[in-house]
Amino acid sequence: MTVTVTGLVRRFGAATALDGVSFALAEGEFAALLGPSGSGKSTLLRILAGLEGSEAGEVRIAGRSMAGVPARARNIGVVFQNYALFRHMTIFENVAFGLRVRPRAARPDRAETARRVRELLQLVQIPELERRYPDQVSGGQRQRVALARALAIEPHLLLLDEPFGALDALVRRDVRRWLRGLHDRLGLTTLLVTHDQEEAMELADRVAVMERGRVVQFDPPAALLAAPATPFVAGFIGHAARLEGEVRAGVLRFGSLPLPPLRAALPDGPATAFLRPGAVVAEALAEAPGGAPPAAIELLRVTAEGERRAVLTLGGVTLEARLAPGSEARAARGAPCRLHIAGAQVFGAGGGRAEARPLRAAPVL
Ligand SMILES: Nc1ncnc2c1ncn2[C@@H]1O[C@H](COP(=O)(O)OP(=O)(O)OP(=O)(O)O)[C@@H](O)[C@H]1O
Repeated sequence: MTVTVTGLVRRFGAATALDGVSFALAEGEFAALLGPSGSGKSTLLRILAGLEGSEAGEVRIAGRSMAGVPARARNIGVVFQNYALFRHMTIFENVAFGLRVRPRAARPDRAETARRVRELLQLVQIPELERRYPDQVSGGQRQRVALARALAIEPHLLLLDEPFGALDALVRRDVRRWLRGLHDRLGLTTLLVTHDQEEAMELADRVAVMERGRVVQFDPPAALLAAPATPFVAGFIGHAARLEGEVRAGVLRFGSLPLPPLRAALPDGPATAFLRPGAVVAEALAEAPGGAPPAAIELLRVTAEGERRAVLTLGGVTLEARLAPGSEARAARGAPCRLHIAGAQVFGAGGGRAEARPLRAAPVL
């Protein structure tokens, strides 16, 4: 089901929650909304679901304007974090509720309801839990019940607001893979709000980045990393460190910071560089090469993938670096190191963007 949003504006008193949001979802797409707290993600979802109105702009679903169409007539499956299950109802009754709220003409009879509920519980892989109550099942299972309830109306569009918020990391990974599979199997169009970048990048075909009530970039995850449209996106996505520098004759230098210069095709002037953790390499040295050490490892941390990373502070900015193979044995707290940069996203004062590269072919580290 296609979704087209044009110029959506929503104000709460003096605060502008949505400031002219426009974007379109293609049929069958899985998209994520990512943005800082208060950027308008939930408000946008609630307007799409028909739970809230807007001051200006238009929402079209499958080509049809949603102006004046109430929530229950939109045929949208909704799972919001605060849409808790009914605690006094069994899992079966919770899912059946999804069918009972359908418009009268589309409401199945008792036998058909029972058949559909069991089919949905099979679909979300918890058929054995139908007689239990919500607080007798795990958090992951509760999310599956909430999804089954949302899917009961046979929606083509699924709106999810932080649906995995309450789950621990491992269960979360499991449930989200399963959800992506379900989306593909049922041919749904899905829009997911999340705080978790990794989740958005793993699940979504495209990610819409929101900043202060606007969608500032809507691209596939790889494109967000490779070509962020604005400094905000560059800083927000991928945990990049932001450093100020100066471009002269196509070369970016970081003043007195112990970082190598980079080639950057930007006009002369101040520039802001964004360095991702994977793009900086720390080569631990046996001893500082004469005088003060160029940089020193503050601490070492191990990523979820088991990779050791060096953490340093340069000019008040915390930077994370991979360790150069061969120097790993020397890497320790306080060890001096030389820094290499594989590449960086750089924005010039005039708004231009360039991908900066090492001046010399860097040693392959
Ligand atoms: N009912 C409301 N009354 C007043 N202000 C509201 C209301 N709902 C949202 N806002 C404001 O609108 C802005 C956007 O809120 P929204 O909940 O959409 O952001 P969000 O991106 O979903 O945030 P979070 O990630 O924290 O959930 C915020 O400044 C918020 O304070």
